[in-house]
Amino acid sequence: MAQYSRISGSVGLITLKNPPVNALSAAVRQGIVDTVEKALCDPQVKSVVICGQDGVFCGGADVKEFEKSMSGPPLIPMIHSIECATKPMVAAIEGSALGGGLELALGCHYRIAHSKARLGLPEVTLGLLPAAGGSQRLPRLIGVPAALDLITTGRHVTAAEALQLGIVDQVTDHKTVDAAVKFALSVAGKPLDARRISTYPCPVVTDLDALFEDVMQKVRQSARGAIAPIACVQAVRAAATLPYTRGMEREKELMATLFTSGQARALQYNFFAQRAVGKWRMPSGARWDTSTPRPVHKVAVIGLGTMGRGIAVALAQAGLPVVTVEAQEKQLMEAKRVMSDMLKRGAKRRGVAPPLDKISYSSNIQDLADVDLVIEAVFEDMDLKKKVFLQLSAVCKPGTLLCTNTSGLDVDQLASQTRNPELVVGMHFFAPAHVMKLLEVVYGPRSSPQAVATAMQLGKKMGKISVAVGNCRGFVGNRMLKLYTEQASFLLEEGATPDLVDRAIEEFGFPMGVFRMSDLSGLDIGWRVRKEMKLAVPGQSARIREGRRYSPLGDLLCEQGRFGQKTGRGWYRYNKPGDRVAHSDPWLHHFLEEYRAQHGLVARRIDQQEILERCLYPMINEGFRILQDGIAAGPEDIDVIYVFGYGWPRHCGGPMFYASMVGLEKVLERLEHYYQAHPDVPYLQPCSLLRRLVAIGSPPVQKWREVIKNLHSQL
Ligand SMILES: CC/C=C\CC(=O)SCCNC(=O)CCNC(=O)[C@H](O)C(C)(C)COP(=O)(O)OP(=O)(O)OC[C@H]1O[C@@H](n2cnc3c(N)ncnc32)[C@H](O)[C@@H]1OP(=O)(O)O
Repeated sequence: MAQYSRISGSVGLITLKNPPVNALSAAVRQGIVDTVEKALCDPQVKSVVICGQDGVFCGGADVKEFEKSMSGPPLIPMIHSIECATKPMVAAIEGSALGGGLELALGCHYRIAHSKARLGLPEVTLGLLPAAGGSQRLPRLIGVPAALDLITTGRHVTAAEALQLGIVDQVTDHKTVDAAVKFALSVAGKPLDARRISTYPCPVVTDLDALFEDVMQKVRQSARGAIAPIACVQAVRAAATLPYTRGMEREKELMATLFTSGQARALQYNFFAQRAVGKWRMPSGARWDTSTPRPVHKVAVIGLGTMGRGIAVALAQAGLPVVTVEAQEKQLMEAKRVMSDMLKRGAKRRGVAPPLDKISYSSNIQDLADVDLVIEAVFEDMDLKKKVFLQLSAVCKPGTLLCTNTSGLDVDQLASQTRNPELVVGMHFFAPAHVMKLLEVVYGPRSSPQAVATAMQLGKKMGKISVAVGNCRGFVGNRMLKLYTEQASFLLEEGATPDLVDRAIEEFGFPMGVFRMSDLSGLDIGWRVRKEMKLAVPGQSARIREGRRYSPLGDLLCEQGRFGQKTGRGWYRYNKPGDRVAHSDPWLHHFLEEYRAQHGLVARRIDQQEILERCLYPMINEGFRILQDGIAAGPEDIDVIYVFGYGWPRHCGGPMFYASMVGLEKVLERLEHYYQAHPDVPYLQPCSLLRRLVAIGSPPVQKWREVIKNLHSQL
């Protein structure tokens, strides 16, 4: 809806009303058409201000409407009629002007923004392009290079940057609507021809071909198979080379292809999935909206290795006072130096002062007596962590929340060391912790809803996308990842090479293949865990362990000191230890040949399709088991974890969405096929939830929660 009123005698005020973000639903578009007509017909009105209610201008097109058939007035003619209006139209931008919201503002003759407003054309992140004239007007207004940057990345700019770029005409710290009305009064009656952006010639670019070739190359590289960024470049090229009306035709043509694409569906699903995970629920019935977080004024991090440092920096950057504790004096001093540098670099990037004074450093655990929440980030060793939890339980004031940063250890075992197990949760950060967006908040059987709510809220404050998950080995992310890496090793045994497997994975859209990733994180980490579990036994190369297929390849490499990048050798060869450029290693190929010969394995040709199915489908199958076990509340949780923590290509939605796109029947059939071929790999056996979904006709991913709920209620 849009509301119309007249203020200051001669200014028509149009207010968009569609909480929470005033998205341009059919009703809002109709409201705009009607109120603009009213304002233009009102002889008392000399100029018009368009604003949004409740401090938000407009969050763009209503994404929920994209799945339905189009109704209501279309955006393009609506914006065109605003631009053609004979009275000055002024956009009063507070909060956000995004996508169609900014396109609406670009149709206005003037734009006044509040200093805290954010503007952008984020359509590319939804698999689309700014197709309500944005791709044609923005380059005409701010030039081709700046428009390319904004449109291909979808990044939001601050009001200050928008002013500098020329997107807005004025920035105010005061009431935006008042400033816009004052401005509207000052421009009433002035000629408007020079204010209609669609009539501007596109600013000339010297060597246009070179610019577009360069941008296209960069976009192709970073897009990793996503089609929208490429269409965005093509649309801006049309703005730079064609008259406005022909450019609009090209924009429409490109949008038509994107709009119905699977990638757009995946990205839009992911947009809503990110929001859905904030509405967490536990199997006990506890939920985000019925659980009140405890206040957290002061936080502690114990253990200043790589993870602890990143966590403490992220906390300080979120404005929280942090006490850090590291028992080893030398490590403490080194951490202080490194963390100060991290804070300075981050502050420089963000143009703020480094929050150095937020962090205090200590080697004495007694200094944690008055904190509200502790994040333990010591070495990933259960006995050590248990000892720390025992100490924390004695030192911290009653009611302190005790969190463990672990990538998969049993949170409940740690809780059992404390007086208040209900105040213990896992907070699984991803390295580097001050950069990576994902946080798994792990609740054990005794964690209270309040503890979960507090950790989720803290994650949000730190700018993380937090997902609440149940307690099991590896939680969600690493539990699934284990099967992916194991299958990749099996493929090597059967005839593949690390290069072949990684190429297939990277072409699928992961930033890094499984073996390159393993070299980066260090092969020794998994080796230590397997040794602890008595799975890896030095000198042994048996391929069946604990009654199932096992690949000792990783262990054998570790026995040779090949830990990956840090030792200059791993699945690949590096020019020197610490180098990042992976080279195919003839030694490794020879080693694989010898290994196969020793075990009587005959190498066969393995194609890309099989690599993807073998690596991804077992993960997906485990995802179904995770849903069935109630470890994740819905497929959205798994997909968000994989997109933000493991590099799953966002334009493929996440593993569970991908499965629904491929077709559950096909996933089931391939798993059955691979299980038959490898009966010694029990996890290839299709999960009963997958079978159930196929049996009821493979409902869309948005309906799976209902099926799972019914399944649980039957148990
Ligand atoms: C011809 C095509 C023309 C134009 C194409 C487009 O315009 S595509 C849409 C482009 N716009 C965007 O991508 C903006 C998306 N929204 C956001 O980035 C944020 O929501 C925003 C506006 C910055 C506000 O952030 P905040 O953190 O305050 O709120 P939150 O993200 O949690 O959103 C609140 C609820 O609003 C829903 N929502 C947000 N934007 C839209 C939208 N464009 N369409 C529909 N719904 C939207 C969001 O899902 C939340 O819903 P809830 O049920 O409360 O979870």
